[in-house]
Amino acid sequence: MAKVVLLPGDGIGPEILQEAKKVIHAVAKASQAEIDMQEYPIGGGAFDEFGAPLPQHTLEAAQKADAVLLAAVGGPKWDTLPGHQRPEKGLLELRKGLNAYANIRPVRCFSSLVGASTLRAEVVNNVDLVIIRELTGGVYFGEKKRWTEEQRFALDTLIYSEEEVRRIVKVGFETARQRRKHLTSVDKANVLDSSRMWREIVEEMKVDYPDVTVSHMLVDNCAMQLIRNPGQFDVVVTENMFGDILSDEASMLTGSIGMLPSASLGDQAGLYEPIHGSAPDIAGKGIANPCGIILSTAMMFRNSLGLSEYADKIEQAVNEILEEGYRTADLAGNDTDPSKILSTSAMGDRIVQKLVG
Ligand SMILES: NC(=O)C1=CN([C@@H]2O[C@H](COP(=O)(O)OP(=O)(O)OC[C@H]3O[C@@H](n4cnc5c(N)ncnc54)[C@H](O)[C@@H]3O)[C@@H](O)[C@H]2O)C=CC1
Ligand SMILES: CC(C)CC(=O)C(=O)O
Ligand SMILES: [Mg+2]
Repeated sequence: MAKVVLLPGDGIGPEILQEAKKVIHAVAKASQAEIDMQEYPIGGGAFDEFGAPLPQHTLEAAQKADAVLLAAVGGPKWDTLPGHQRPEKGLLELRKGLNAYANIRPVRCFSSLVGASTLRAEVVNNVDLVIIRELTGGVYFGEKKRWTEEQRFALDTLIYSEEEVRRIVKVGFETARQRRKHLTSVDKANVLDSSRMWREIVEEMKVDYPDVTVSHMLVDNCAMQLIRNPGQFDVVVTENMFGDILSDEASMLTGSIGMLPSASLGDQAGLYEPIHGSAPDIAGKGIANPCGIILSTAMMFRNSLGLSEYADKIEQAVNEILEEGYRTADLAGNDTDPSKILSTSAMGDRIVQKLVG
């Protein structure tokens, strides 16, 4: 029996998780796999109910699971809480608690969505890259401090150990080896010491991967190159905050941030989440795009549950629904047939019908 822990979280989280559950039920039925799904609290709602954004029982259940599927956390209601009580802190603690250091964010533009991007079709056509983001170190986890002398001061620390860099760069090389064999390591080595160490380590490791070509790129240039010529990228490996920012940017190559899935892997249960947040501006309206979490569910079946065949089928079902012209509001344009603009649940239902049909 596979154990899957579901974490709905805040904002649009519960709405999109509902659609992922439909997909899991459909796969369980079709494959006859026994999948035990249990929901636990995380984020702002968990803080309201249990006084902590990551209650102990949620962390323990996640650590015992085969896979964890998280929707999103956060929202304006909790924005004035001190840092250690904020919903986002619960997510950071979960990633750390699972040692989920390798965040894999595939960025693929479905051919039917080429026209949905804000960029010209010839720029986004055939975009197929992967961002490998270090997820449990860097400035999100370094020492923090606030103090006041004559004015206010705030400190965040960006620290990486050699071991943390080596293990994520290894994931970058191994991933590139299975793809088009080009690795772009993104840093800010013209300014940051942590980036200079990162670059040294990539240079040392590349001798073990003679089949992979490596280039180094400064993060500001990378932000520009992603828009100028995204086709040049195969695998991008980078530190935590750079990967966070670049992946939101890269999502627009695919039409919407609502399309991008992720897998966070380490030595425990895999953690699967769409790359977007809790989208408070559209929460409760039933219009959120569930494709990011559904494609994350596909990654879960492939990486943690040994059901690759069904991962392929889920991705195929999403592709076919988009090919048929169905869109959630974030993907719709002037040329979209209004009768094909679907709610969150109608999009989930269409994908499931395609999957089982
Ligand atoms: N993994 C997580 O749980 C994350 C949580 N957050 C939290 O989410 C909250 C909102 O943050 P924002 O900066 O607004 O980022 P966001 O990703 O939630 O939303 C940015 C924009 O994208 C749209 N959007 C996001 N997901 C969508 C979807 N599935 N379908 C259609 N449109 C979608 C939103 O409506 C919004 O206009 C904050 O509290 C933030 O800390 C932010 C990023 C990641
Ligand atoms: C802690 C999260 C809110 C950071 C984030 O934006 C992400 O992981 O995409
Ligand atoms: Mg982010």
